[in-house]
Amino acid sequence: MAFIWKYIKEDALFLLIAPAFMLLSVAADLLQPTLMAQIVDNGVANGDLAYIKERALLMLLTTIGGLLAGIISYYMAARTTARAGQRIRLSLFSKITTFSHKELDRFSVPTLITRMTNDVSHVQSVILSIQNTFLQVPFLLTGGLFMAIRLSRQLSLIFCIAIPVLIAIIAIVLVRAVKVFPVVQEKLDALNRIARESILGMPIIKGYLAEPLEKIRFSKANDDLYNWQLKSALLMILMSPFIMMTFNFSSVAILWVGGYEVYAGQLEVGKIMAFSTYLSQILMAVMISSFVIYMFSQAQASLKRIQEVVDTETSIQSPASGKEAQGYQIDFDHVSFRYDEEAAEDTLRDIHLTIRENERIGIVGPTGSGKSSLVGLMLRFYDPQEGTVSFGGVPLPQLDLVQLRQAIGLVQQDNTVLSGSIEENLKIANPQAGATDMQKALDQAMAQELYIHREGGLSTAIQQRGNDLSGGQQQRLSIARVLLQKPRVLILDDSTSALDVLTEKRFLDELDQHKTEQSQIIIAQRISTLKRCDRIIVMNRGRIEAIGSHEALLEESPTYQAIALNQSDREVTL
Ligand SMILES: Nc1ncnc2c1ncn2[C@@H]1O[C@H](COP(=O)(O)OP(=O)(O)OP(=O)(O)O)[C@@H](O)[C@H]1O
Repeated sequence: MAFIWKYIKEDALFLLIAPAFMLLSVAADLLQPTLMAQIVDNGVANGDLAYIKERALLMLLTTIGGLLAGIISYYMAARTTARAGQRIRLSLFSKITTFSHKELDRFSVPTLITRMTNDVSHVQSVILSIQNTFLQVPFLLTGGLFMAIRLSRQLSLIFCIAIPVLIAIIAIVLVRAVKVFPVVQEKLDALNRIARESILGMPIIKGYLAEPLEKIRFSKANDDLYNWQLKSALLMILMSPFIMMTFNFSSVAILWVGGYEVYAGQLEVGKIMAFSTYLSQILMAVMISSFVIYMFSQAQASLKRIQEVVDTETSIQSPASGKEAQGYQIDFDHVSFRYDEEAAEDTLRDIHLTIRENERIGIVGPTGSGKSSLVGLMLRFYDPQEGTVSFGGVPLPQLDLVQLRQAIGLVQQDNTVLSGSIEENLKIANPQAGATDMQKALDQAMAQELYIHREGGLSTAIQQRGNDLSGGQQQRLSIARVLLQKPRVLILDDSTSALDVLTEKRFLDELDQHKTEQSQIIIAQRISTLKRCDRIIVMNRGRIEAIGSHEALLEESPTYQAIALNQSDREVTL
């Protein structure tokens, strides 16, 4: 509750107004049976038409008053609930933006999305029903019991049995429900994960005619979710008939005992009618509370999942007062790294390396050999378990993260193009960039066609994930973006692979012009690209197998020889 309070305390005034009006609405409801009993017992029994009219008018006015109070109360509650949802989602999103790759790996994207949407909805339902209905319960219960006891003490003894029976039913169901709800949310995460993978990978799935297999994978997760949702719904479904049964038995008991009392002349018929209405109001209050408690245990699971994200501190923190980097040389001092602390093998093993300022370094190696992981450590996406990575002579944990990430520009393998315009995509790297800067960056990245001959120019819209651009266009747009950042160290992680050889050559010629003021690290498989590097690092199974120039490696490194040999018959002399 303390956690929810954080998100609703700003609406404290509305939190007071909503129950106040709800109290008025409940009072109107509670008055109705007594007015009705008075009409029957005093008005109808004595044939007093004026009395009946006066009471009926009072009933009408209390009904209208109750209705208006109810509407105001519901509006206030809905407003507070919507605001709470808005704040929780923002707080989750803000926290996620601080996460390092480690936390993103740990939670994974689908569960973060479920937590931001479905789990927040569960919490909102509870906030709404607490204000709207749950707070009615004490008023309805105490008010109903008070009015009922006033009508007949003897009949009220029925509540001594009915209420404990109802509480027992609700307790049994809730104990079970608390175990089921977290599993339902996990199953929903799993389904989201598969749906996301399948939809994003649809071109590949279609290409391999794998739709039936994907359908089976999706159906399995879908069935699993269905089974658990059914289990959770069954609990509620089972609870309702038992509550109704208790209600019906109580009604019969009232009519039976009440009938004897009327027969003995100790009770009027109108009072029995009123008592029955109070009984339904009291039992309704118990039912409402059971429903809200049921929802609460569901929301409890969601709340835990939300709180887990909000309370997670990122493992990569910028120091409070970071040291100033002296230049932009990068040093790896006997660095070993693994993604999973428990993993048997290191992803990178004993990396000892210096990348001097203005060097152009090529990195090559078999797939999965650790090339991307190596550059990921330079940007401090992760901290290594052993050894130190330094930038400008400062170990990365002592360096301001903003300074580090402004100084290093990375274009990754999977180009991240966002929906919006070309301009919006470019400005992510440099919000101050003008049209001329952007055009120049696009020209340098050989991506002129993205704005020239296009009606919208730089404002041309791009679809979600750059779906209306070819792979090569996406790569060049990503390269143009990083060029706008004007980084001291430019890292291209296999990001020229979708360019044709000629375009790549022209792009590398462009890069040559910055060689005096920028280090360039190029992960590539093409020998024609690697040849143009001052030194080439050959990675194999997480280790640096060899470092040297193209010519030296052709002499010394069997892995490099194999890569070169494999390409020699396809290589164009450029
Ligand atoms: N986020 C991650 N969590 C866990 N393991 C990872 C993660 N990223 C990469 N790995 C693993 O680390 C190893 C090295 O991966 P990395 O991407 O660095 O290789 P690479 O040489 O760049 O491969 P490729 O040429 O295919 O891109 C692989 O076994 C990979 O499965």
